[in-house]
Amino acid sequence: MAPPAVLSIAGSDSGGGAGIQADLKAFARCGVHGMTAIAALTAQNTVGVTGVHAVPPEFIVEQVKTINEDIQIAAVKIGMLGTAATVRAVRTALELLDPATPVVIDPVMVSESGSVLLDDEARQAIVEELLPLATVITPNLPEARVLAGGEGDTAAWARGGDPSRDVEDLARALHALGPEAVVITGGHREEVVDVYFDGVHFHSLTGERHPDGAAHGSGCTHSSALAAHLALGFPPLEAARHARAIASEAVKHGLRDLGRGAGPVDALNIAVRGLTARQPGATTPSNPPQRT
Ligand SMILES: Nc1ncnc2c1ncn2[C@@H]1O[C@H](COP(=O)(O)OP(=O)(O)O)[C@@H](O)[C@H]1O
Ligand SMILES: Cc1ncc(COP(=O)(O)OP(=O)(O)O)c(N)n1
Repeated sequence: MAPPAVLSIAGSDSGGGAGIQADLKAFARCGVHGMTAIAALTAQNTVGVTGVHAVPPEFIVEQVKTINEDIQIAAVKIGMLGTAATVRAVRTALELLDPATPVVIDPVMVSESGSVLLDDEARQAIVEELLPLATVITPNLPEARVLAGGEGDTAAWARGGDPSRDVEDLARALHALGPEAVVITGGHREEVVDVYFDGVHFHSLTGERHPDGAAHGSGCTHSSALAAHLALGFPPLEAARHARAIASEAVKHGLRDLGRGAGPVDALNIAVRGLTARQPGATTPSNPPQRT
């Protein structure tokens, strides 16, 4: 039987650390088939983003429509969108799908290297057009502050939102925008605790911090792993626990020496597989490297 097929609607990171590239690795890690509708192209490496190209809105819809005509989409992850026109195209595309399809939205705003990946109008469009359709949204702490901060607050965005609001207050404000559940991810806090809120109960999803890992792409990995686990039939809270654990492992195994800047996560532990492959006699097609 074919594994569940999960669709990422997101941006491409040419450096392979975040975006669509991280999403496909996370899907493979979770044992689901990954599919993509590319919503934006970035020229990006570990140091920064030098250029962004939007994809024509009608071609975003066409990618999703074509997949949906042939393959059952078991869950959708939405990442970097960039512009309001892209957000509206994604809304149109979602309306083509079975309304029961779980949708995870990672409201990507800024890369780890500090580049802005979402304009003001697009942020407002995400709030109005997409958050009400979400099963789970997965902002990091600065994204949560900005989304909860309301309309047109560019200054707050530049500072990463209002730092005086506590995480539970933010989660309540975001839940009121329409998603079924909110996970505020913890990579930007001293203790890496993801806070889950379903409108009634709060849950702290705890685990080890890996200070010596590499975290570029951790948010993409997390939201994709969450979507994959929804596709596999896990309830949202359990899916969020698995996603936190998988993102954390990916940070731990991160490729911190890959470039000059923030190294990418490694959800597949590729570095270790490569080392195993270089040991004499260790790798043949019938003797694949083992993950440690
Ligand atoms: N240093 C770290 N150690 C362990 N887990 C981490 C670390 N940094 C991030 N994570 C995990 O990765 C996921 C993404 O978190 P975060 O860094 O907040 O997102 P983003 O990449 O969008 O800023 C979360 O589940 C978080 O707990
Ligand atoms: C194309 C693209 N999409 C998303 C990001 C941001 O990735 P994310 O995992 O949310 O955040 P960082 O871990 O990179 O901070 C990106 N850089 N590019």
